[in-house]
Amino acid sequence: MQAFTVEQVRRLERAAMGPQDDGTLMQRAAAGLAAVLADELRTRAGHVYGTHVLVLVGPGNNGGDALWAAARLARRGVRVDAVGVLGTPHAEGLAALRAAGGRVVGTEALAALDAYDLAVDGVLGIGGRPGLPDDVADLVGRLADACVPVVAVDLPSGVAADTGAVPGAAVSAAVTVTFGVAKPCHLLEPARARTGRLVLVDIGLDTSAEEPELDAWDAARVADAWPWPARSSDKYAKGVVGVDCGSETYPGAGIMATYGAVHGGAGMVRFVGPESARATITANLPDVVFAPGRVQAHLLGSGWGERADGDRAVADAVASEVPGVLDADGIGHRPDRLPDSWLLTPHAGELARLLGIERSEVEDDPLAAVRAGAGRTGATVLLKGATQLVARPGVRTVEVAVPGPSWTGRAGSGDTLGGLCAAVLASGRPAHEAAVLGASLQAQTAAAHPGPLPPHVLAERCADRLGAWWQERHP
Ligand SMILES: NC(=O)C1=CN([C@@H]2O[C@H](COP(=O)(O)OP(=O)(O)OC[C@H]3O[C@@H](n4cnc5c(N)ncnc54)[C@H](O)[C@@H]3O)[C@@H](O)[C@H]2O)[C@@H](O)CC1
Ligand SMILES: Nc1ncnc2c1ncn2[C@@H]1O[C@H](COP(=O)(O)OP(=O)(O)O)[C@@H](O)[C@H]1O
Ligand SMILES: [K+]
Repeated sequence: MQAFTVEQVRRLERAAMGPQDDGTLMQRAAAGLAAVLADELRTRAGHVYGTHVLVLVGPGNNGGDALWAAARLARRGVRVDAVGVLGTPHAEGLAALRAAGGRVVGTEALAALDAYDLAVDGVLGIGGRPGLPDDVADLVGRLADACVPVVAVDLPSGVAADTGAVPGAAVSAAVTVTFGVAKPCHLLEPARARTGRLVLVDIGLDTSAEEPELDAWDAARVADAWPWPARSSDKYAKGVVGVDCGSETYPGAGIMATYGAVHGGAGMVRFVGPESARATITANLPDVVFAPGRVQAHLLGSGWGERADGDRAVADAVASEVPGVLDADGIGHRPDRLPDSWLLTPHAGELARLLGIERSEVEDDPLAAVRAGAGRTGATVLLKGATQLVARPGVRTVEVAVPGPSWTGRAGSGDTLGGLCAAVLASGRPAHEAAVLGASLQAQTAAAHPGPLPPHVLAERCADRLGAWWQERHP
């Protein structure tokens, strides 16, 4: 799924509308929205006729969509109450709802909120500034307390459409019905969690001339794109990963990075990290070799801590003209510029350090931060976290890995993720694909095996997951 910014959506809508807005797009949006609302009522209440719906109507076209859709429901026998908030509602939409038998009421005249089967959030759309005034936030909070499910029109009001930030009060929707194309807030946390199920209504926008802001992968695409070995491929065709991770202080990082590379399908893993990790690796992964030799992708940096020769270790690996993954403490030892065949895998704190900004700035606008990371270093950058973003230097579109459960966020998960990415990189895939595939595999595996699994066990499950996909593809 691709997402486009507000500026892009406005351009797309203008192109679809022509010189004069004759309301066609709004009618398409309202028709699609009404169909979803009717489906929701049927699923939740068992029927459409006679149900009771509350519509929150803001001052813009988002409220207009909600009013026109509500008028369609009213004509089907739904009892509709509409409350205007933040200003004067869309005049034609209001007239249409009244003509269809809907009521327009003040907040003081509302029925007990738990009498409503559904609420429609038509407060703010792509014209909204993040946050909600107190009175609207209060009404939204009371609807949540009364367990009334909310269907958001275009986006949950209060979230920042382009960044996914939620700096103040915002709606939490069970379903969001969006028009034409998805917006970044539908794909980026924390707004994504407030979007609920996303339904895309086609209103006839032609996106072919716009480069998407985001390109989000799904499970089927990950399985299709995985570097499956050919019948004839030997260990070198699958690829050799050289792991220089861990330290005397953090031997576990070297072990977990190695687990990731092995279970991500590397043809061979050479471990050149600290002595203290080797006995455990041999005991658990006897296929790992310790002799230096040919490597097709490097993996460096996880668990290094303070490393006196870190600059030299990274410089030597880069000079070998083999691609690599540079993680955690290793990122601080990077040269000024890296080739885009190298993948940096920072979390928000590490990316903030790289950019010389506060962690909160990365968290407030992760999209801008991950792009800046790629621009600054020349490398491909995977920003880890609840949403995993991949940016390439000189490429506008940021890729989004398949998201997973938050169980994954624990010490060591990043080390195994580095190993998974390095395994894909060693097979000859470009760094951005290695990042998306590794991160998506880890997330999807965690989703299929919920629970607080230690990262090395989750790595083993990743191999099972690849096996299951393989069997589906070779029945
Ligand atoms: N432009 C088009 O062709 C289409 C637009 N559509 C709908 O129109 C929406 C965009 O409509 P608008 O551009 O009118 O924008 P909105 O409906 O999002 O709201 C804009 C209005 O809200 C006010 N406002 C914004 N943030 C506020 C805040 N935090 N507190 C108080 N007031 C605030 C603004 O001053 C402005 O009056 C889309 O999200 C979509 O729902 C759809 O009908 C499809 C077609
Ligand atoms: N809320 C979350 N939901 C899903 N995955 C998460 C979440 N938080 C972190 N992760 C994932 O967990 C891993 C943590 O990596 P990192 O922070 O580098 O940990 P460490 O350095 O201790 O291994 C990354 O793969 C990250 O994307
Ligand atoms: K809305």
